[in-house]
Amino acid sequence: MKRLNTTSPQFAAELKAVLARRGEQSGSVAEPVRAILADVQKRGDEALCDYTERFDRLKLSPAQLRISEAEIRETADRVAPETKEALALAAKRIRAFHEAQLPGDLDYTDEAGLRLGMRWTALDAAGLYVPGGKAAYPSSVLMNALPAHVAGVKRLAMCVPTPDGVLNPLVMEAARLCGVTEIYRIGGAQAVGALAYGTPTIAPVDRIVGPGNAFVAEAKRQVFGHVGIDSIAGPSEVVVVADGTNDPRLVAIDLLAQAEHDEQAQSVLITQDEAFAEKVIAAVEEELKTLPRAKIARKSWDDCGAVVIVRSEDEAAEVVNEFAPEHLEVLLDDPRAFSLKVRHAGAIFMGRFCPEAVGDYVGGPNHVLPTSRTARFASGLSVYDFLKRTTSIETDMEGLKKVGPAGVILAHEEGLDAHAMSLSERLKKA
Ligand SMILES: NC(=O)c1ccc[n+]([C@@H]2O[C@H](COP(=O)([O-])OP(=O)(O)OC[C@H]3O[C@@H](n4cnc5c(N)ncnc54)[C@H](O)[C@@H]3O)[C@@H](O)[C@H]2O)c1
Ligand SMILES: N[C@H](CO)Cc1c[nH]c[nH+]1
Ligand SMILES: [Zn+2]
Repeated sequence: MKRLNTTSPQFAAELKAVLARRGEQSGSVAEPVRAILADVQKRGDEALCDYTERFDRLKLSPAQLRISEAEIRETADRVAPETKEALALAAKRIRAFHEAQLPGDLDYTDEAGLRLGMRWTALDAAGLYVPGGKAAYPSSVLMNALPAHVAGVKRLAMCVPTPDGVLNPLVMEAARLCGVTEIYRIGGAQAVGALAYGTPTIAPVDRIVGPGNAFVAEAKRQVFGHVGIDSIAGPSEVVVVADGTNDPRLVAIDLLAQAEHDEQAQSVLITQDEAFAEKVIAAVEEELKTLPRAKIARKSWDDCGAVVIVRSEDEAAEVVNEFAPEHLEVLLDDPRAFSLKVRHAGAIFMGRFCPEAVGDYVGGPNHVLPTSRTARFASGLSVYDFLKRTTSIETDMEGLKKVGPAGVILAHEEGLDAHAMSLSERLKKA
C-alpha cells in the first residue's frame, strides 16, 4: 500500500505510478490472450476443452460444454428458500431500475417539412460473461441478464467458468430467474473468443458484456470491432473519500471488500485527516488477520492499495477524477455536494450508510462498471448496451426544395457529382 500526500513535490509522479501499477499487470496478459483467441478461432471446441482443462481443472468433451436445462434446474433446486428470496429481491430492484432506463423513440416533422426519426432496436444476440474463477458471482448473472431481457434481446448466451466442475447453485438459480437457458461452462479469454468468433457448439453473438479478470478484460479489448463489448470491466476498484468522523474499521472493511475480489483489485482511501488515515491502515491490518479471503485481499492491498492525504475536498475531487474509479464511496456530511465535483466514476455511493456492497447486490443500478480509468469515457452496463439506434428521414418535394439546393452545393464542394445529381435531378422535376 502506498502513502501519498498532495503536499509532496513528488505527488504527481507518485500518483502516476499508483495508477500505472495495474496497467502494467493487465499489459502482461496481452500476448497470452492473443494466442488463446487465435487458437479458439482455429481449433474451436477442442481449444475450449483444452483451456478449460488447463485453467479450470475440468476435462470436458465438446458435447459437455453446454450446461443442460436439467442440470440448471436440478442445481438451482438446491438453493435454500431464504436465499432465493434474497435473489428475488435483488432481481426485482435491478429490473425496475433498468426498466426506468428504457429510452423512447424520436419521430417529428421539422420546420422544413422533413419527418425525422430515431428508433431503438434490441440486439439479436448478446454474450453474457459471468466471472467464476476466484469467486462465484450470481449477482453478476442478474446484472448481465436483466438489462438484456428488459431491452428485448432474443438470444442470450452465458459463459461461466466452473472450476473443478463445480456448478454454483445460486448462479444457476439466478440464470433460471432471468430466463437464461443457453449456458456454457467456460471462462476466461477462451470464452470471450468463443462468443466472438463462434465454434461448432457456440454460435457467435453481436455483443459481449460482463466483468472479468485481466484475461477476460484483455480478451474483450482484443475482440472489440469484430463484436461489440460493453466496457473494460476488469479487476474491481474502489476509492473511498472519508472524513475523520467515520469509524476507521468500517472504512477498512469497505476497502477490503473490493480488495478481496482479486489480487489485482485496487482500493484507495482519500482523506484530509492523517491521524484518521493511520487508524484505517491499522484497522486494515487487523481485519486481514481474520478475513477468509485475506490471501487475495492482502496482495491486492499491498500491491495496488493507496492512502492519499489531501488538503481540501476540492483537492480530493481532483484526485478522484484522476483515478476515474469504478466505484466511489463518499463518506462525508454532504456527499451529494461532493459528488457534483466528480467528473469520472463508474458509480457513486453516497453517505455513511451506503457502502459499495449495496450496489454490488441490491441497490438496482448495475454493478458491471468500467475499470482501469475507462470511466473517463465508458459507463456501467445498462439497457443501452443491448440496444442500437436507427435514424430515419422522410420528405416530399416540398421538403426537398427547402434543403436539396444546399445539399447540391456541398456535394459539389466534396467533388461527389452523383451525390449532387441525386438531388438536382429530382429538383428539376419540381
Ligand atoms: N468491473 C466489474 O464490474 C466487476 C464485477 C464483478 C467482478 N469483477 C472482477 O471480475 C474478476 C473475476 O475474476 P476471477 O478470476 O474470479 O474470474 P474470471 O471468470 O474473470 O476468470 C477466471 C478465468 O480466467 C482464466 N484464467 C485463469 N488463469 C489464467 C491464466 N494464467 N491464463 C489464461 N487464463 C486464465 C480461466 O479460464 C478462468 O476460467 C475479479 O477481478 C473481480 O474484481 C469486476
Ligand atoms: N464489486 C464488483 C464490481 O467490481 C461487483 C460484485 C459482485 N459481487 C460482489 N461484488
Ligand atoms: Zn464487489
